[in-house]
Amino acid sequence: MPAAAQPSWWRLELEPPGELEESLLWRLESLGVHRLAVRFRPEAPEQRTLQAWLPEVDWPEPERVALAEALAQMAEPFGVALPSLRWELQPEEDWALSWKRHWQPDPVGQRLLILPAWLQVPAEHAERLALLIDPGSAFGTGSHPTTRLCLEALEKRSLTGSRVADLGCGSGILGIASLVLGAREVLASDTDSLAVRATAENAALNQAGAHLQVQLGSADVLQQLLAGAPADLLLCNILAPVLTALTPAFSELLTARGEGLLSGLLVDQAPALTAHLEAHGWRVTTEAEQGRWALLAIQRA
Ligand SMILES: C[S@@+](CC[C@H](N)C(=O)[O-])C[C@H]1O[C@@H](n2cnc3c(N)ncnc32)[C@H](O)[C@@H]1O
Repeated sequence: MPAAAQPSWWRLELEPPGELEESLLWRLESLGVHRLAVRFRPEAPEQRTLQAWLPEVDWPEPERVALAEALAQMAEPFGVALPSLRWELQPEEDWALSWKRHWQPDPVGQRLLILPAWLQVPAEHAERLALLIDPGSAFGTGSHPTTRLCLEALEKRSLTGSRVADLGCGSGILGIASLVLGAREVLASDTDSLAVRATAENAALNQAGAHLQVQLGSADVLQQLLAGAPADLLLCNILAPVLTALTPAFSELLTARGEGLLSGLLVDQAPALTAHLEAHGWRVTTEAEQGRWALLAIQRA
């Protein structure tokens, strides 16, 4: 009997602009492309190549053209053009290795380490608190500046025993970090079902499933999960227009002395969002900026 033909793979490569990298990973995942990696040399971490592997049989030319169009559309609101996509057909290989080997342990701030789920904590990072994440499963691998801003802000706070609400949880990375840093409980929601699944899976990877509840939906669902006992800390890393729309809900989600950490906004969007939050009774501090991105901290005025 002849041996079955080995399936071939399309390898897609592009050099993502920094502000697009995480969103491209998320968009590719939502289009059904799950084998993703970001490659860079340790000595030049800013020169990055995003790679994706797609089964040839599932991705004929019209599908690949449609995928390129969807990615270009996603780039438009960021005001940056999508860089050219390179497609290369490659024979079957141990693709599990070819995508996984590019993910490396990623230290964040002073105390945290984002660790792809299949790796061990390297000796040089043994003192750090590991967050096990299955990268590519949803937004929140830690490569985006806004996720890092939130993680750095979290590790500066005293979270012991606190209750945390994670609105737009993506991969669940912020809620999981809160638990690792001492929070008692995390309630999370996201409007994307892939994110809900990723958060539950990543929580289980970190043996945190018993302390983290996640459901599909937005602020109203999160409020139900809080069951009449608002959170000490609200985490919300979504784009500025969404933060603006969600502002009226924040007071329902937080205790009177609670604090919110809001990211996902660009530095030049901060003044308008700050004015909007102040008009809703919040005292606002710009806690940190990284490149074009900002993090606001809010408390009741
Ligand atoms: C930028 S990602 C942040 C993910 C993760 N929290 C992090 O910091 O890396 C934003 C997430 O918010 C979700 N989202 C967008 N609009 C939302 C809304 N109105 N309510 C709840 N989640 C929303 C998206 O599906 C996405 O997973």
